[in-house]
Amino acid sequence: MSEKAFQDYYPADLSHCYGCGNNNAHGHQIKSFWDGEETVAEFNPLPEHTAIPGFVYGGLIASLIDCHGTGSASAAAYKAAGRELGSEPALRFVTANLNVDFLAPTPMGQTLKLRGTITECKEKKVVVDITVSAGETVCAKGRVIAVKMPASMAS
Ligand SMILES: CCCCCCCCCCCCCC(=O)SCCNC(=O)CCNC(=O)[C@H](O)C(C)(C)COP(=O)(O)OP(=O)(O)OC[C@H]1O[C@@H](n2cnc3c(N)ncnc32)[C@H](O)[C@@H]1OP(=O)(O)O
Repeated sequence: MSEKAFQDYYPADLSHCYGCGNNNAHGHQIKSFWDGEETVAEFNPLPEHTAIPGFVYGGLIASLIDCHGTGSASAAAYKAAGRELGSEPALRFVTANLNVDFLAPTPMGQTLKLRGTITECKEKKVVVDITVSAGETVCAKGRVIAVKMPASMAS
């Protein structure tokens, strides 16, 4: 994909997140995009993301859902407001609640595909439902309740 990801519009001072920050060299640097009305991201787990040999660590999967969810929430809020992604004032969302169901073992060595649906989009709260698939198998599904970032979290 050649277009800019949602996370590429995050301001530099909010790009340190372990899951999605462009400025975190040790993080996952997840990249999310629109695909019609849904949002998508891909991730290739590394050997250090192993749970049991051959299978992906659940905490990584939760982290991917988390950051694809908050990115999707910001993008949905901009879309609902009819605004360009990244325009000021920034519409910043953080995770209020993260819920994950692990449906099937997630194999190492395959690209994981995340697909998000915007289930609810209000001015202060966005709910995103996400699936994580390896090939044809949906290995996990999750829900992110994202809420406008409180002023206390801004630097
Ligand atoms: C593109 C450019 C954009 C830039 C984006 C950069 C972003 C970078 C992000 C990087 C990624 C970072 C990712 C990370 O890792 S963020 C790090 C992890 N998250 C946090 O640290 C957040 C800590 N928590 C808080 O600050 C507050 O509790 C928040 C802000 C979350 C809520 O505060 P507050 O309680 O005052 O909110 P409200 O009372 O006005 O409620 C508002 C609505 O929310 C609903 N609710 C609230 N809590 C919960 C809950 N636990 N479960 C379910 N729902 C909840 C509530 O019912 C209400 O809904 P409704 O009644 O309206 O339906």
